[in-house]
Amino acid sequence: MAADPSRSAADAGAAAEAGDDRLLEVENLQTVFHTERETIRAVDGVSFGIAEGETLGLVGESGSGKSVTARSIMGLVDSPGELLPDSSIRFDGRELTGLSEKQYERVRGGGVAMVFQDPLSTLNPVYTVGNQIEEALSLHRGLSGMDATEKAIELLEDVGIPDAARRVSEYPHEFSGGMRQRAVIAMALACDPDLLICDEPTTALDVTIQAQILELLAELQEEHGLAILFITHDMGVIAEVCDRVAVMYAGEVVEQAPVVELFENPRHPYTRGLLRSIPSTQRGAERLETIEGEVPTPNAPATDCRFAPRCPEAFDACREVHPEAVPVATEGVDDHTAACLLYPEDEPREQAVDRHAGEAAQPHVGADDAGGDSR
Ligand SMILES: Nc1ncnc2c1ncn2[C@@H]1O[C@H](COP(=O)(O)OP(=O)(O)OP(=O)(O)O)[C@@H](O)[C@H]1O
Ligand code: NI
Repeated sequence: MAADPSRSAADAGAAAEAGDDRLLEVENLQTVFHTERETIRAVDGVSFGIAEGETLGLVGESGSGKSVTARSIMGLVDSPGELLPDSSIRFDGRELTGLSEKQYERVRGGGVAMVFQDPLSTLNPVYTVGNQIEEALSLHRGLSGMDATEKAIELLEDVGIPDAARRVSEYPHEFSGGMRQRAVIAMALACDPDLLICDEPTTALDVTIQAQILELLAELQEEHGLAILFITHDMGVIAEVCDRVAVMYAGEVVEQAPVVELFENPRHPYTRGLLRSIPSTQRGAERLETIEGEVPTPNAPATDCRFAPRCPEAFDACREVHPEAVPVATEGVDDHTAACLLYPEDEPREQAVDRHAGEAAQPHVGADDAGGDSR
């Protein structure tokens, strides 16, 4: 597909759908939490896809909605949270939204597994590591007795735990942090998943162990053909593990691109800010740049660019028009989009703004909105 920046966002969507080999397809995901005072729009219209065997990185500052996105896919949003009706999550061609808890359990035990930041939140302290893996094997593969134990040992070996035959009967507290996370990964593999969701799996670990776990994930991915959704706020980790990247800000995906393209040609001012804040050994002692300000917690549908208050390139329209994802590809790259009024770059600014505002050119500001709370 040629990269033609004059195409509309809708065309780009249709093109993406044409290559319909996506294992996971998230479309217009909206996950809200009802509190007494307000409705928090934690995930607000997020769309992305992951192909078989692919790693998609989901990156953004704290509070941008990464974990809620992951939990939504896993069917783990409980009240006061809910997915709004337009949301769609298709896995292996099957719509997951609206499944019963029982049906979802089967999805979690089969196709999709998740690894969290803190292995102790997954492991039960009163059972041996082996018991817990065997439990998963019994539930999801119908193995029991010696078969389950043997398989559990094999899985522990697969994830690089030395002396697995002995360690299978140890308790989680007898494992180091890195070994615990390996055990959790073994538990996830017990379900023989096609998609592994990793939510900051290495954030709590020291740098050496972190590198080992990332390496392990890459090996397992190759062996098992796993697709991975990798959540982190660390652009350095993104560079190491991902094929494609989606950048989240305040509940929205603001930029999406293949990883090399994103690093070489970041288009959204927020992505540029994140990239400037990567610690680099070359820059050593230099002060790390951070983006000033905080991620807002959205409580109403967006009528503006949520990043505008922190954006060095914001202009008047950014406070009045909600940006849509538009193609921003460079030559030879056809799946790079950014939701920013600066684009398409080759259009006169007014025309670009109109495009984001929609053909109907609704009055985004003025009398109608005077009473509304747009933030
Ligand atoms: N159970 C809940 N009730 C109310 N609000 C929630 C709930 N869970 C999450 N939120 C809100 O949703 C927003 C997104 O949270 P989320 O945990 O997805 O962020 P994140 O990008 O994963 O951040 P971090 O990098 O800190 O993990 C936050 O404003 C958070 O306060
Ligand atoms: Ni999180």
